[in-house]
Amino acid sequence: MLIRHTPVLAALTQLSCPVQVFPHAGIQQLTHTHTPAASMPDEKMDETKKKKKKTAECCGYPISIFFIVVNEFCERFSYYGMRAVLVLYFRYFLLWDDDLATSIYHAFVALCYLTPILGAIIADSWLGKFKTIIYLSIVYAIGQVTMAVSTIHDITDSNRDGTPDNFTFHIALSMLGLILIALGTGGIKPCVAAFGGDQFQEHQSRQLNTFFSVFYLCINAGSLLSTLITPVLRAQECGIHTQQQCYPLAFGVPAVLMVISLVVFIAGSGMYVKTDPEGNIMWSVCKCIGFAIRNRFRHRSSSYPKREHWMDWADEKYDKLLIAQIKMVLKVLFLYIPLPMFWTLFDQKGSRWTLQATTMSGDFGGFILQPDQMQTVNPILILTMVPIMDRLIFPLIQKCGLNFSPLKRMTVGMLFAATAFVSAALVQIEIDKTLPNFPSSSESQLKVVNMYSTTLNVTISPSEHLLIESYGSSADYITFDHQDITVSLNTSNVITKAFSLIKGGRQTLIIPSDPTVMYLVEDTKSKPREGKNAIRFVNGWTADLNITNLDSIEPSATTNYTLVNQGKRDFVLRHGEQWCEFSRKFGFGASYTFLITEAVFSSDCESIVEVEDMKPNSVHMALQIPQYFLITTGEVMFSVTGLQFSYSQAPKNMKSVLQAGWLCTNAVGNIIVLIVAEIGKLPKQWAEYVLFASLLVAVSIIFSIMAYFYTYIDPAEIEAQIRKEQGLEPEEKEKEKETLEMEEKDQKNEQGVKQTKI
Ligand SMILES: CC(C)C[C@H](NC(=O)[C@@H](N)Cc1ccccc1)C(=O)O
Repeated sequence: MLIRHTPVLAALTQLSCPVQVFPHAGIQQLTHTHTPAASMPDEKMDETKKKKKKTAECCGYPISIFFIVVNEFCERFSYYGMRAVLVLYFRYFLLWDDDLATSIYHAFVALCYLTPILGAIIADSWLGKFKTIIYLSIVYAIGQVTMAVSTIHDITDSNRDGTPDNFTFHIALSMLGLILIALGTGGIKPCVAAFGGDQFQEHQSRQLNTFFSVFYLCINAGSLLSTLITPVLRAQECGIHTQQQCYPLAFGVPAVLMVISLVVFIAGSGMYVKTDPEGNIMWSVCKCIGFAIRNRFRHRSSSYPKREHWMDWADEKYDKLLIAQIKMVLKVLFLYIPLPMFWTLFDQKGSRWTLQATTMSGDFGGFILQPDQMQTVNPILILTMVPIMDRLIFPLIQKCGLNFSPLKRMTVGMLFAATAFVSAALVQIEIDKTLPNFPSSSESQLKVVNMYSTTLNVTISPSEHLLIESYGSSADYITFDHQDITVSLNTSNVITKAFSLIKGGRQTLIIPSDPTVMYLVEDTKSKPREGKNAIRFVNGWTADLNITNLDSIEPSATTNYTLVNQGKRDFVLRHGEQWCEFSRKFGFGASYTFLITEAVFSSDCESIVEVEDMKPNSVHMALQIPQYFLITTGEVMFSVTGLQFSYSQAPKNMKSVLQAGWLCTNAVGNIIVLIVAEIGKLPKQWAEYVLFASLLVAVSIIFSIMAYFYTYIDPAEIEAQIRKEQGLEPEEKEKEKETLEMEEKDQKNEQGVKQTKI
């Protein structure tokens, strides 16, 4: 047997399924070596022999794909694990604001889906898929390690206060890490899927389709586990001098997984079918297209007979086979034009839908779901739906005699994504009913809190009259369409004071025990982020107070808002020897002002009064499940099918290029999200969802028309046909001849070795 018996293969051969070796499978990687082996110089022959491999099979599948799917699992764990904590790292380690953090995050994601072009060019034109995956995986692993190192705050924390002293160092290192990661993850992405496809032979087309589904399952299993695990690692505390959130662990584990991914891929190297690159194919493609355009222009006069396709104008100079291959690729790339719109909607799961979840309640009884954890519903659904679709739905549709072709599936996938956004809009309408009535940009809102010892008559010019009891507040915010107000209090003598309110803001007027010093504080005018609760205290006690996790608070003063998570929270209030514990259970997304009374210690904190500035979220996060279900159904139909389609419709030497083109549609989709987020602000969120849904419906109609005119091809058959027309030997024959010759040479060599041993 010619196959090398690695320990892993030996283990695999112990499996219950029969392992077969197909000698003819090695033919594939000789596809592009047109020089007959017999006429090759010895050196070249050895080189080719090294690449020649015969495929071992298990249950009809090449064993080599085991290494490829495990590699993909680890790589996706690494990528999504790092991505899960990236925004938090920007926000709370590098201390960037929300806008900068989200912009850099989306720019990074877009870069990750642009670099596949580079990877595909390197693979198809220069190194071949195998070497490209190895080299770029090394770059990727270095990037992950660089990123993990950049998160060690102790490196620059010379004063040991827990925060880095040299932010430039951390920013530079993390940006370098991210660039390397984007280069690595994007570069290998089109190669791994296409390399997996290359392992299959012609008689394994059914297994090839299953492979793409299993490949997709591995992506989602890896991403699911990592998005659950890395946030937990981040929440740990670690450090050399001071204990901080453990970003090095949260980024370090993905780095380790990337190294494992590389090791697994290399472990399988003895078993892969490796197709050689055909020289600089991309350069030839560009030159050929350029020539066709120039030649067409030169012959623009109507006296020249028309040609069937504009690429046929390259006929004079370029090989028919190359022209045919370019036509195949261009046809598919043209079909890709409307596809970014799907990703524009799809990628809003991580942004708009997560923000929507922050205005909802995640209390599922037995467990609490954080808004950003809602995203894990997507990989969970993928893991259940891909097998159901593959084994049940698609075969059932086929049995009903319906022709559910790949392009039809993709169109239906788009329509599912559009309905997901309609569902999101309906949920948004429900949420909007429960949201506070925030001021418009020209309005101002005011609430009044009375910390005075008796009930007060408050007049706000010109026409608001309020009666507020001691340690009470006005029922709700009063909205003004002007900013200048005068407040009069009817105490033993009338106290009058003028204020200027913030345009578009919400404020509270605090009337302390000495009403003459009444003052305004600014309130939150949006739901607290991440479903947290914003709380603050007003000190009605006669002296300074210490409250756990808050600064000391002077008499009559108000603390800034502090964000607290959902659940029961305890606060210890202390003044000298006196103390009491204040406990409160919080929901999601509320805001409170707690009024500390004079009787705080004598009542054991029981007298603290709660003023609800913003109601907790009442619409349940479970209502988002239908939209997740719809978008994931859309993803299975669109994305898994698109992956298979891009592979099957590409000529052999341009498979990675088409995979990259497919991934590029995702990059463009992400860029559209970035642009829309910056410029297209509709006043109502639900209207934006409906707009996106309508756009996708329009795009899917255009796509279905384009798909109607698309004829599915078998690139291998077309290539064989052209070879025949050109009088070239059919590829298979040529390859078989080469294989036989090499096997003969192998045998001779083996005999030679035996004789030498004897
Ligand atoms: C969509 C990508 C181009 C393809 C694929 N992504 C997925 O399969 C997503 N379902 C994974 C995911 C996981 C967690 C949260 C959101 C999405 C990929 O990454 O290759």
